Amino acid sequence: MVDSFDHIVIGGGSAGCVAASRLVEDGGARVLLLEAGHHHRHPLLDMPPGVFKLLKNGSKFFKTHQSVPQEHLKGRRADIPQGNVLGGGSSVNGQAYVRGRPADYDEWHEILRGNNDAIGWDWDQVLPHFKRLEGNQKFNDDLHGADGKLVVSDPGYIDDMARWFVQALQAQGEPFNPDFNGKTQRGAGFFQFTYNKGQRVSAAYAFIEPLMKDPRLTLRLEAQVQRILIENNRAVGVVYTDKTGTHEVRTEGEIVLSAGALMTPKILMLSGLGPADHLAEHGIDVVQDLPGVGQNLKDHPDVSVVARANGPYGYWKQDRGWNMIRNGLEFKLFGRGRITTTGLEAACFVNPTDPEAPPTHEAYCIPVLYLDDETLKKVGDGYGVSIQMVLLKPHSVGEVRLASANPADMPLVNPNFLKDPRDMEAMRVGLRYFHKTLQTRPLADKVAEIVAPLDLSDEGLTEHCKRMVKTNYHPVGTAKMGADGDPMAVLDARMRVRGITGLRVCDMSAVPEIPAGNTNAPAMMLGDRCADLVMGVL
Ligand SMILES: Cc1cc2nc3c(=O)[nH]c(=O)nc-3n(C[C@H](O)[C@H](O)[C@H](O)COP(=O)(O)OP(=O)(O)OC[C@H]3O[C@@H](n4cnc5c(N)ncnc54)[C@H](O)[C@@H]3O)c2cc1C
Repeated sequence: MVDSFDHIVIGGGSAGCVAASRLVEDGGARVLLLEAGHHHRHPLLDMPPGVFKLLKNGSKFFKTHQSVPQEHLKGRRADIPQGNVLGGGSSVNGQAYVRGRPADYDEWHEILRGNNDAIGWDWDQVLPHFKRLEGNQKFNDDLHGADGKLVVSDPGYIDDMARWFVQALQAQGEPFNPDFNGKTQRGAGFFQFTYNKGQRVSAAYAFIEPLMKDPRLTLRLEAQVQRILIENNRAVGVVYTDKTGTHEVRTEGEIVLSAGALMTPKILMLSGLGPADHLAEHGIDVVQDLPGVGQNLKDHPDVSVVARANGPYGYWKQDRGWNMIRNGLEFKLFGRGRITTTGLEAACFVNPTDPEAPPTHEAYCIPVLYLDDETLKKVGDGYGVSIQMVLLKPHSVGEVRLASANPADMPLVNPNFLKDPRDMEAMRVGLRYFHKTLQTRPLADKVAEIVAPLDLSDEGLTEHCKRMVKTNYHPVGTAKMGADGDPMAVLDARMRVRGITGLRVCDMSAVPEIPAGNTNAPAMMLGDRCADLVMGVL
């Protein structure tokens, strides 16, 4: 076994797996990848809908953060599950392949202007990285790659409810969009997914599995990094624990921190890199005062409009009894059917107040009654359809703080959902819009009654949001890249921790602003760029 390493990657998630694999394959480096979670091979992770069973029932493959009480959600704590498995979020997510829109990256570029040796982050600079990773089964053009390891494909099955949803939005005036990663984001259509013939394509499967026997990659699972060792302002190693005890490992190369937007700031702070006053509260010696660590947390809030169906449509009971056996057999024998889809085939990106302006809301069609257990008990389970609506550019900003100096303690996460009144207003606007979708044919013909929200007054919708808003699982921004002169910038534009050599952050903590879309593909793009930066080719 290799016992000295050129580089150490902390966290084998969406970004970390890409970075580690490219450093090995293209850089020829000996890399140690330390992942706190478990092995990624499990039947319920592999099959697209399986993960929802794990999410509902709890599983070792998730580490669930309970936020601090949310002031604007009636003091509720919001559960924020994150992947606790090789592949990170990409091993447990809904697999929708969405990059956001070019303006997201142009916005980053503007924010990052002013660094001396800045690299560009605008769309033209990031697109080649998306394309290099992408193995699209349908598109091969200026905007898509077909040869990458990340297989991206159409849903293997589309439920009728999903088609009716798309048609209802078209009747509401939205264009059909054949590709949300194409020329325009606007419209209704069907997602593409990171799966291949009913088999999840996570960062673990796509990028790490092919290297499992490569002696240059050393993978340690269930290895919990506690802190980074810094000597004379240089990152020189890490301390981690596993079943056998506590270990110290050193490198003369670089350390790439990819523990995700909620854990990366914790590891930075435990290493003495963070807001000096907060570190002092916990008796941690300050190595570098970085007030931005843990700040700037953004996440996409979501909430649903829910209706009961007037017939046996959608996915209710498809995972039980005879249905389950039939679906399982169809998948095993012919490789098709409901098991080849996550169940969220249809989606839309819309701007309810100004259809021609950039979309403000993304929504998924979920062909079941998607409600919390308590409400479901009240209204009674059955066939249904839910439109889960996501605010693409929330204004509310939260933070991640340390609960203590003990690495075993979870950090305190405060997403501050709906703190900014503009977010609450956008939620109300969206809820009214999608309420109408459910009353628009052909969807309207299949709806027996809308069960939530019922009161469309400002007060009624505010109440609905306070009870129901949750994370769409996209926390970002807690160790942001920023321009020289921004006191809250944790990283420079080359993803280097300011004031420290040999240490980069490579995950969704690094982004200065939340993208207007799902975050798995952007995380992988960051991994690809970070590898180029470490190798000195960018
Ligand atoms: C339930 C769910 C559904 C989602 N659905 C979608 C979707 O459909 N489409 C989409 O685009 N995005 C989706 N996302 C979001 C997307 O998957 C994430 O934004 C993305 O995976 C984040 O990548 P990352 O590299 O920043 O962090 P992660 O992938 O979270 O990687 C961080 C890794 O670091 C490890 N780690 C943490 N602490 C330590 C430590 N101390 N030591 C060592 N390792 C550590 C973790 O175990 C994890 O593997 C979803 C996320 C979730 C949770």
